[in-house]
Amino acid sequence: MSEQRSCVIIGIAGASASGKSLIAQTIYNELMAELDAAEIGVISEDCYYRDQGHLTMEERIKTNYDHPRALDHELLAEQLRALSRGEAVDIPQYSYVAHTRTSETIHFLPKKVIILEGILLLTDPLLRELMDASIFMDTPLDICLIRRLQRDVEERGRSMDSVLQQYRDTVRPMFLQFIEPSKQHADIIVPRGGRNRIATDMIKSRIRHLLLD
Ligand SMILES: Nc1ncnc2c1ncn2[C@@H]1O[C@H](COP(=O)(O)OP(=O)(O)O)[C@@H](O)[C@H]1O
Ligand SMILES: O=c1ccn([C@@H]2O[C@H](COP(=O)(O)O)[C@@H](O)[C@H]2O)c(=O)[nH]1
Repeated sequence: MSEQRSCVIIGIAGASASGKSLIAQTIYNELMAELDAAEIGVISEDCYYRDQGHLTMEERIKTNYDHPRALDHELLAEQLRALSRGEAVDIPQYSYVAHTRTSETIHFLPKKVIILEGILLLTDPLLRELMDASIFMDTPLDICLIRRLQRDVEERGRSMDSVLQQYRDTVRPMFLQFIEPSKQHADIIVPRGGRNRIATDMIKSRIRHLLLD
């Protein structure tokens, strides 16, 4: 039997650079205008990459970041349950440059609406159980690769060669093995990426409806 929930949790999954953060941020910004700003928040699955402080940089670079074992989904599920019970949590912070957690955490207060976004969220039954609605961003992989290449070089301190090698070695194979099949668990499949206006409005309507339940 599932626990009683005091907040609405929406899960957004899909390939890396498929537009998960963009749509999550858009929904957040637009609903913030209706709800109190303190009543809605976004949590990224990336915060739950495992700490790799005990590994050398050479070893960290070899980690497969697109396999479910790279993420501490147990901690994520535990923190979501705590938030649902009305308790605050300390969310770990992750550095894509150092490939490990930072020493900081973010103190996150309970909200009425939590938008959760991340590549592997729908692969995990523990997490699916906690979601009130699930979304899969179905952006073509070639578009995702172009966007990831640009973003990782500009924002995540990466070289073009390292992004392309990682894409061939792990990102694409893990997408095909884990992420793409997890689409079957989504309630809504969003084509074309983070600027799909009709999909964004539908998700907002669903959230409003869930808030009235
Ligand atoms: N529909 C779109 N058109 C143009 N650029 C986009 C679109 N969706 C996302 N982007 C850009 O692509 C990059 C990856 O998007 P992001 O939302 O961060 O993906 P994800 O969170 O799925 O990894 C970002 O730089 C973002 O601004
Ligand atoms: O140290 C790291 C941690 C993660 N990654 C890559 O990040 C993406 C997931 O983040 P998105 O924001 O959804 O793109 C995943 O594909 C990992 O490969 C990394 O490169 N290094």
